[in-house]
Amino acid sequence: IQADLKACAALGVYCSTVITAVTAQNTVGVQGVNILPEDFVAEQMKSVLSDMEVDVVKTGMLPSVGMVKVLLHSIKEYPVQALVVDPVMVATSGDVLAGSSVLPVFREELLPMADLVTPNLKEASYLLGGMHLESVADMRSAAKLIHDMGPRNVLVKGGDLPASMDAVDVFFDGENLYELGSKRINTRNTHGTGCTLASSIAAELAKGLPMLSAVKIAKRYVETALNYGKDMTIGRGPQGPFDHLLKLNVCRSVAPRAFSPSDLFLYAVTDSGMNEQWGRSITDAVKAAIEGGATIVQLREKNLETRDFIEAAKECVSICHSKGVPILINDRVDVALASVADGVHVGQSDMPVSLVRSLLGPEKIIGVSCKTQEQAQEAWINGADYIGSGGVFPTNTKANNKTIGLDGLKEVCFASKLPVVAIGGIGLSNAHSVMEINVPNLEGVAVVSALFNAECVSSATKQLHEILKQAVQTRK
Ligand SMILES: Cc1ncc(COP(=O)(O)OP(=O)(O)O)c(N)n1
Ligand SMILES: Cc1nc(C(=O)O)sc1CCOP(=O)(O)O
Ligand SMILES: [Mg+2]
Repeated sequence: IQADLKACAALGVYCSTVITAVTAQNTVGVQGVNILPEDFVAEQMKSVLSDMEVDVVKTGMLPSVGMVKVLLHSIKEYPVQALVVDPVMVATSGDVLAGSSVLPVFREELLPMADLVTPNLKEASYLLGGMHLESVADMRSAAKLIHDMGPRNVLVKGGDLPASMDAVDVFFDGENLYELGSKRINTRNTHGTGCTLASSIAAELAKGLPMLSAVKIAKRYVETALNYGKDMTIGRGPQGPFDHLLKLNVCRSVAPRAFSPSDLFLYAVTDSGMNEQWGRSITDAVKAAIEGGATIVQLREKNLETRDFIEAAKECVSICHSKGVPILINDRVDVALASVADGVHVGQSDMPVSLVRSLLGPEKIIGVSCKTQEQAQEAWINGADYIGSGGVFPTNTKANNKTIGLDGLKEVCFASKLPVVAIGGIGLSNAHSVMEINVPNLEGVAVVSALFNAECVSSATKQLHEILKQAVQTRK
């Protein structure tokens, strides 16, 4: 049930459960099964089906004839668009979850109602009176024989087929047989794979997909999740769980770095043109800025090819993380995801902050450029962590940039509770005057040419750091 809920959540559909039995189980096996009273299961069915407009029902453990009858009665009273039957009889651990007494009602009453039935090899054999299934050819015959029992579609899962490099499932829709292959993933973390596959198919059907497409997408999801969590170690038994919510994790660093406003104190923003002119690589430039005291780094690489940008970003992420310095990517959410950077800085004509947030998740750092009070008010509502505000002074680094001056900067700061970093034309000669405006949420300055158009990046950064430190001390 927990796998069902997670699979549906991962695939973006709402799932409600009806519990037929409570089990005591872990990665070792099933230690106990406590079957719920049939009338209480009927009550749960009614609660869910009478209230929600249920599109698809997927069944799991149906441990008694009475329980199957309750299910059939309920879906006759409250018809749904599709019924997916996962004939859970034997757990992957080998534990029997539904005895042979349920077989007749499965064959005669449940399967004829099903739009899809998804037996594994043991279950297919069980349904077929102990038929030996040892090859894909056997599975093809089994799919046809089970189809004769009445379900509209059959998926015989070949994951337990011995000695094969791939995992072939056989799908039969009454007319055509399909062999659906996927890579066999070598992992102990397969607990709940059958439930997950059936729920994922149900989820895709609920979205309106045709059966074969739903099966293919669900298989791909399971394969991706198995692969993603193949090396996890949870539990001491032979069969661990897998990671349904992989999508939430792909952009996550091992230990996400919490954003602190003080990170904005000395914000180094790279420029490939400048570094090229001085004959240094992006990585050397970033190393030097950190050595000089940069408290956050942004890779603003407008001219790099995407592949080169990702490669450079990965190296810089590893440099910054080894020094405990957060690193953001300018404009490119894709590059931030691919390089597992700490976040992204976007401007008013880049991807909207709310969309960036939905793509990056709650833990990443998002900065947004604001020149006006209105933009500053929106930044917080849309989920930004900080504001970059400028150009405080004229700059040659960004063409046609509007200068808002120190007064414009103050207005932006006052309009938002978010921390603000000033940008645009700031360097050793005027950084003090910026910090002197003495607004509590102005946390620091962001600079490009003052660092990267200098011969020695680390000493330029050190000097700017010193000036900022003095400015903050006089502020106190
Ligand atoms: C810290 C910081 N503030 C402002 C900007 C400017 O971002 P944007 O307006 O998107 O312009 P480009 O940098 O993309 O040219 C920034 N990059 N960093
Ligand atoms: C990237 C950028 N954004 C700005 C804005 O006003 O939003 S000004 C700017 C360029 C900043 O470079 P330098 O420190 O060399 O002036
Ligand atoms: Mg931008």
